[in-house]
Amino acid sequence: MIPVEEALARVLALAAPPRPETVALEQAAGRVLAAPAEARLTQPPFDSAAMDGYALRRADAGCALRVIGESAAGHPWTGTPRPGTAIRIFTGAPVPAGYDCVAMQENVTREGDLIRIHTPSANDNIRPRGGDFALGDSVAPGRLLNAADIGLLAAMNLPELTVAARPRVAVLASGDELLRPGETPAEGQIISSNDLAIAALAREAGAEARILPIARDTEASLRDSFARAADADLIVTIGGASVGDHDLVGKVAGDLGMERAFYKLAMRPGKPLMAGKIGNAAMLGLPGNPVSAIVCGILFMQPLIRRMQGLEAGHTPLRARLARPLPPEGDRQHYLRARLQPGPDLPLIDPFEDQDSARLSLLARADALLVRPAGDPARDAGQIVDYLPLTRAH
Ligand SMILES: Nc1nc2c(c(=O)[nH]1)N[C@H]1C(S)=C(S)[C@@H](COP(=O)(O)OP(=O)(O)OC[C@H]3O[C@@H](n4cnc5c(N)ncnc54)[C@H](O)[C@@H]3O)O[C@H]1N2
Ligand code: MOO
Repeated sequence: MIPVEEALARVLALAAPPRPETVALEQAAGRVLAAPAEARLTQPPFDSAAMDGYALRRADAGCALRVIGESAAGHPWTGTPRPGTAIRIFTGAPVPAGYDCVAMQENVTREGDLIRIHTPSANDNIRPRGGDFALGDSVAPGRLLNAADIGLLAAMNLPELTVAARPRVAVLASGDELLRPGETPAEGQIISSNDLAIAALAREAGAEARILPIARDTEASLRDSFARAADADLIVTIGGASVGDHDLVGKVAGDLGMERAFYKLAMRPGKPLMAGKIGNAAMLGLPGNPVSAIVCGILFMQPLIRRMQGLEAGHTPLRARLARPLPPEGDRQHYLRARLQPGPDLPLIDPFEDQDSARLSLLARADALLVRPAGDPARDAGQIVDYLPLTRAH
């Protein structure tokens, strides 16, 4: 059994470099930029009014000024500037050359064509040309694009971007007991939940996930399923990873030429995790117990998918205080399903009494995984521990 950190390093080493593809800017939110994006213009492209009011020369601010023209957004004034004059101007309009400040209209009285500034302001209310960005400025690759990035890249006049292709993930559940949601289980059968949960986690991390038909517990069925996954960047199997007579995933993957990065790690839940490469695809063999599969999905599969897109990967633990005492830990790093509540300084973390790795209902109620290192001694309530937050849609 290797430690969790070593296992994660080996899993991340399976990531091939990101494959670049071009997408329309409108489709690029949530994607990872794969090449520098360079501004094709300067923003603002001209000195621009920040307020509705009058453009004037600061030196003239004490005098009555004659309004000799108008500059509106999209309709610049093209006349000749003269001392003692002002230009009616609106937010976003070019400030004509020869004028060096904009007085807000609330600070001005106007009679006919004559204005007077009754409340002088220190601010010139002009956004200088290039104040936001300049032609050739660039956004660096490796960035997960959010809504603000999309706005910036649109303003940079970039209708298309080079982003990392979404990793293609094939999710393969196996087990003679498994049916699809909606089917009626006979004696001894259950519904396959893991493949749906794992595909959801994969998509959350940016992958294009495909759920394969459930494989039976035979070598032929598993081989057939692996063949269907041939075009995937990552094959994620679920179940059949342990030591039972029907746990065939490792054997079949081995027969298909899998280069194993490791099998089994000092982690609870998730001990029988397997990782490696089959052909050009990375492979993760997740354990079948539903909580084990999801915890391994969060700790290993999601970071791998992020790394395949060129993102920094891994989890930074946060700190909380124990809400209850805990007994000494065993020889595996333990990820306990827990609830968080507000505390006086740090949040309080309360692990569930029952940590059965088959109980999805508890995982669904948890909002954190409390991380206890292997061999951690008994802990008192109030002691500081590490945890990983579990993401919530809301
Ligand atoms: N003698 C030992 N037995 C077990 C060990 C061990 O070290 N020695 N390890 C235990 C641990 S830890 C885990 S985790 C499980 C992992 O087992 P497998 O990966 O071989 O998974 P299965 O046996 O196929 O299934 C386990 C359990 O999960 C259910 N399952 C499987 N796939 C799905 C699915 N897609 N959706 C919902 N539920 C699923 C399956 O019905 C079983 O109940 O092994 C322990 N045993
Ligand atoms: O470690 Mo297994 O993954 O008990 O559930």
